[in-house]
Amino acid sequence: MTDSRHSGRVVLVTGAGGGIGAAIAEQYCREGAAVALVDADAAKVEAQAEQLREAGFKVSWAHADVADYAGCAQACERLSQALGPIDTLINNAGISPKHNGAPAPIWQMTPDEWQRVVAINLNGSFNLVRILTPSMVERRFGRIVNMSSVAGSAFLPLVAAHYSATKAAIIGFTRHLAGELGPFGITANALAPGRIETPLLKTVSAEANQAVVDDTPLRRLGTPLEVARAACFLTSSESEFITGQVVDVAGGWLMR
Ligand SMILES: NC(=O)C1=CN([C@@H]2O[C@H](COP(=O)(O)OP(=O)(O)OC[C@H]3O[C@@H](n4cnc5c(N)ncnc54)[C@H](O)[C@@H]3O)[C@@H](O)[C@H]2O)C=CC1
Ligand SMILES: CC(C)c1ccc(C(=O)O)c(O)c1O
Repeated sequence: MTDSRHSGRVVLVTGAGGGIGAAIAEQYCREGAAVALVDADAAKVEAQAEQLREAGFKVSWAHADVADYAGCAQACERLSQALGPIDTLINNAGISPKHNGAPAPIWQMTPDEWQRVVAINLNGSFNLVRILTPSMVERRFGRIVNMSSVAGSAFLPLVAAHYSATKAAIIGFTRHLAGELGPFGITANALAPGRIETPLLKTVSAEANQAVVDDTPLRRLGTPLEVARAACFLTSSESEFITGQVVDVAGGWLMR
């Protein structure tokens, strides 16, 4: 779909080098936005940005780890000089690391493993919000989407406690932002994807995926594009009275 409902907008997407983040970046481009792609993997994000630029879209990219506040602040400064003030933030970057090839049982999880997931999945979202909200507040306009997960409010055996805890925290963080920033014309919502076909799935057996499909009313896994469309909707003028919500993109899997 190509339309212009986001023309004039400047959108920053974290984790935009691949998976869901790359699809979100591309969809905003197709909807007319200028897009800043940020990722910890420089080669991936540069390749993704180049592909979009060659297709004629207005993009800029930066290599930054969302857990690194100073690095993100520098990247945002450079990106907003290139594209204009960032009015839409998609906090998508997140990790679900394995421990000896499987989700870490809580009794074996190391404090460093816990801290790393919190640093990226939770503190990373704080960092970008902290850096970008001063100009949103000043301009009395902003749109924020934070990436939670169905794991933020349901038990998923294929992820570990640090992951679920951070995805639950993202929901509380989002609702707080909605309350605090609403008076300044800024909305904040969260997306809670179910199982989406991205590189993360390579670690999951066909049988485990089939079990999810069997439990999903729409009888399939989701695609990155479906998550991207939900992000674009939640930041568009069609949803301007929606804030503080958590929207599942899960085909009805784990309805709660
Ligand atoms: N794939 C799925 O089934 C689901 C994914 N999610 C969430 O969606 C988001 C995206 O997931 P996927 O696209 O599947 O993952 P992915 O692993 O395919 O892509 C994640 C991207 O984030 C980047 N990244 C990782 N750590 C980073 C950091 N510290 N700073 C900046 N960039 C970093 C990676 O380089 C990669 O390009 C995550 O927050 C994940 O928790 C939520 C529910 C389901
Ligand atoms: C382990 C699989 C790929 C996975 C990872 C994360 C989530 C989530 O955050 O919801 C899933 O639903 C998964 O199936």
